[in-house]
Amino acid sequence: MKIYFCGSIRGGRDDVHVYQRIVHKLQTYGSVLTEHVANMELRNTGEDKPAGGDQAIHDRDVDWLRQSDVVVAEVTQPSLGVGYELGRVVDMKKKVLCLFRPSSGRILSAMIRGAADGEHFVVRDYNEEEVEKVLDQFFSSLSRT
Ligand SMILES: O=c1[nH]c(=O)n([C@H]2C[C@H](O)[C@@H](COP(=O)(O)O)O2)cc1CO
Repeated sequence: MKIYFCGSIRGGRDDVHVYQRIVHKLQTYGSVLTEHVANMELRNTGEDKPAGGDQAIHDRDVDWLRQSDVVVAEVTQPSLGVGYELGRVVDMKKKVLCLFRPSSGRILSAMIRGAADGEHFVVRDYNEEEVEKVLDQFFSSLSRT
């Protein structure tokens, strides 16, 4: 299974330790195309001068989104890039899980929470300690569909 993980980069790296935990768990289900998002060394400037610059990042990521079987996004730290990825993927009609931590004190954008449709697009409030359990529940629900 190919999994696309979305998490904030230029939007801020405060939650990178949570992304690490999520990607580590996701790797037990399949290959994570975007494991660099959870790299502790990746700072909020983004990937280090890839050939082709930002356009290459964008085109590669949209291509990976198309290839992916499922998308998991940590949406607590607001990120334009993550919002864009989610908007693109809604049109691809893939299964999406958005994870949000209310303990952050933030209120999730209506454009993400309001996109939940009970079928393709799932939004789940969670605490960091239960993240592995929440992912297990989501992936076992996938195998039943
Ligand atoms: O260097 C990058 N590499 C990359 O893959 N992305 C993608 C993956 C992330 O899920 C998302 C983060 O967007 P942003 O940088 O606007 O927070 O965009 C974003 C950047 C920098 O914007």
